[in-house]
Amino acid sequence: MVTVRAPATSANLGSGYDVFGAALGRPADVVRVEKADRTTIDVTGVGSQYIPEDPEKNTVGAVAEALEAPAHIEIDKGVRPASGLGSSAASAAAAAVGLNELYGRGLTREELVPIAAEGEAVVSGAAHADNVAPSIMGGFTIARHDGVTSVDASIPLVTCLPEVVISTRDARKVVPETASMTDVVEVVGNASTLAVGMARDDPALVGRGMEDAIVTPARAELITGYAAVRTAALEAGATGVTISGAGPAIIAACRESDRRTIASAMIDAFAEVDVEARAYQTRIGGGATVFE
Ligand SMILES: Nc1ncnc2c1ncn2[C@@H]1O[C@H](COP(=O)(O)OP(=O)(O)OP(=O)(O)O)[C@@H](O)[C@H]1O
Ligand SMILES: N[C@@H](CCO)C(=O)O
Repeated sequence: MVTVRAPATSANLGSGYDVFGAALGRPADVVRVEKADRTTIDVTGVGSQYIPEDPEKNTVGAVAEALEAPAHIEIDKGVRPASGLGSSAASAAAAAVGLNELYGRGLTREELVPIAAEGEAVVSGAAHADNVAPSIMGGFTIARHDGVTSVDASIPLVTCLPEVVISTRDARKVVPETASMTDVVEVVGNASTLAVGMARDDPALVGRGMEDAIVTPARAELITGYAAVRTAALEAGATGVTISGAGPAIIAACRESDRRTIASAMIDAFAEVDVEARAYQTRIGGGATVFE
């Protein structure tokens, strides 16, 4: 048996739709894999009642299939599903790392990324790798069709998760099909600023680079209170605020000393619009960890 802890992640970071991702210090999924003749799945933990145990419908089933590694897979969910915190990806990432170890497949962490992304295709219809890449490799990641570049940043963060559910599949339906050249030029500038900020571990640059005028405004409409929560976080000292993944979680980059104030401000702003929320005070952290 192999046990793997794989962290929650935040994809997009505003300007890097389907490309940027960051591993979060917390929360995380824990997945145990044991060799078997056919794949079976047990799910416990946060939101487990909403997660299918059918291998055709669970992200880990697609991973076991892609690695030709049938197993009994136990998933202990720490990351709530449909959160914007890479819940489906955390399980897929843990399964990819665990099954690679269990069956001695010898694949590198980077080679496991497209395999874990097959799990994402099961739930959202697209094998986007921007959550599984940081969950497997840790740090800040840039996932392209031809591979992943990663940086060991440790930017302090607050993620605020409201008690509402948005599925990635639905949130992808509102993404505009086209963008103006003005918006594209701006997003290139923002994304480049964010990437340099990660390389320098500079929360001010990362926050500035989170701005996005293409995908985020369309998705913000789906999150009750988004504008007020964003303003509250910025006033409390956040260097940048945007939607985490497909939402509804909202992520703020900041200095460590401001995390507590920002977390309270975000929870209070959601409460003003009658939405309960919880906040994680965290930072960019490491990738999946194996326990024998
Ligand atoms: N192992 C799994 N863990 C979590 N959700 C799963 C899993 N397998 C299948 N699902 C399904 O995937 C959906 C949640 O995935 P979705 O991509 O919508 O949310 P998320 O991973 O939290 O968000 P995001 O990718 O925006 O960060 C739910 O419908 C859930 O039932
Ligand atoms: N890049 C993906 C991440 C969410 O799974 C999206 O925004 O749809």
